[in-house]
Amino acid sequence: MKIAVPNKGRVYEPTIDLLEKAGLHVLDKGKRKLFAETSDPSVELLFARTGDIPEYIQDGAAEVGITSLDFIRETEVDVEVLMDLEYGKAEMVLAAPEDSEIELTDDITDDMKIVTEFPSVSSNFFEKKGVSPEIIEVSGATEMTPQVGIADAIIDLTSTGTTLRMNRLEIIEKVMDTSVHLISNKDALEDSKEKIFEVKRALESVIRGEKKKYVMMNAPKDKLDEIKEKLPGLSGPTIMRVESNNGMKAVHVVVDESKIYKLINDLKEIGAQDILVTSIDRIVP
Ligand SMILES: Nc1ncnc2c1ncn2[C@@H]1O[C@H](COP(=O)(O)OP(=O)(O)OP(=O)(O)O)[C@@H](O)[C@H]1O
Ligand SMILES: O=P(O)(O)OC[C@H]1O[C@H](OP(=O)(O)OP(=O)(O)O)[C@H](O)[C@@H]1O
Ligand SMILES: [Mg+2]
Repeated sequence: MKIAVPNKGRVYEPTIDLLEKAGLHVLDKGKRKLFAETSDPSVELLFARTGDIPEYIQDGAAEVGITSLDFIRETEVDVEVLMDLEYGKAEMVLAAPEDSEIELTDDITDDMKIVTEFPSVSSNFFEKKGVSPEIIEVSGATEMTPQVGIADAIIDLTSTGTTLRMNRLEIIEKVMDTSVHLISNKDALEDSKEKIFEVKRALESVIRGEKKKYVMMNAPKDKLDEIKEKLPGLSGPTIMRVESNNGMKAVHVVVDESKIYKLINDLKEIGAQDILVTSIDRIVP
């Protein structure tokens, strides 16, 4: 089975990271290679431009692909979107010069020019708004086009907002949220269902693991109930004997990474000792 993955750009490294963590080690990942083997002899990687991957999957060049939702929507492909991989997060926005008359999407008129790398998503956006400005496609540096007078507004991706600010542009409206997704060819989903779901399960387990921490501590026996009340746990805490200290129990639990900060303080206050927090590579329920 082939998985199409980005060959460069900002989602290349996190994608390779994810595959590695999922146990699909990439063998001989020399630059500028089209294919790479993985530690699973039945899985091969096909490196392609992030924006080309949706079409590769639709046409069956690879059974499974990892690419961003913006390109999946832009190419309007007929593929199965299997899961949100939750990285490469950004917003696609309509933005206009800070000093322009455009304050709302309603201020956009048919005689205006919109520059974007996403003409199809942009047309659909304006169609829903009942307006049809001229859409001009570029392949990068969208944010500078209003300054050179070829755009009244732009539709582009942003995450930190730095590029928009640097070019004195303000967000008028969000067009869509985007992040990297796992997609598959529709026929392949029937023919190689098992294998595709095996890959999906592996990736899912990494994403699940990233949201959790494994916490270990020693707890005085008489504080156990109080401590247990603080611990949600994946399936309740595991309590073990501490050989060297009869008055203590070892408590192990999996908790939400977002709750760690407060939890550690609470546990300490109740009397837990020797608290260890470690990350989790994968969770397979
Ligand atoms: N500012 C951003 N923050 C987060 N994710 C982003 C941002 N800009 C783009 N992305 C995501 O990364 C994807 C690919 O972007 P990127 O520009 O790095 O790759 P590329 O376009 O394939 O490479 P290149 O920059 O060489 O054209 C986009 O489709 C988008 O989903
Ligand atoms: O909100 P910000 O954090 O400033 O990010 C926004 C910028 O990031 C992307 O470009 P990228 O860095 O991928 O460069 P590229 O245009 O060369 O692809 C996007 O096209 C914006 O220009
Ligand atoms: Mg780019």
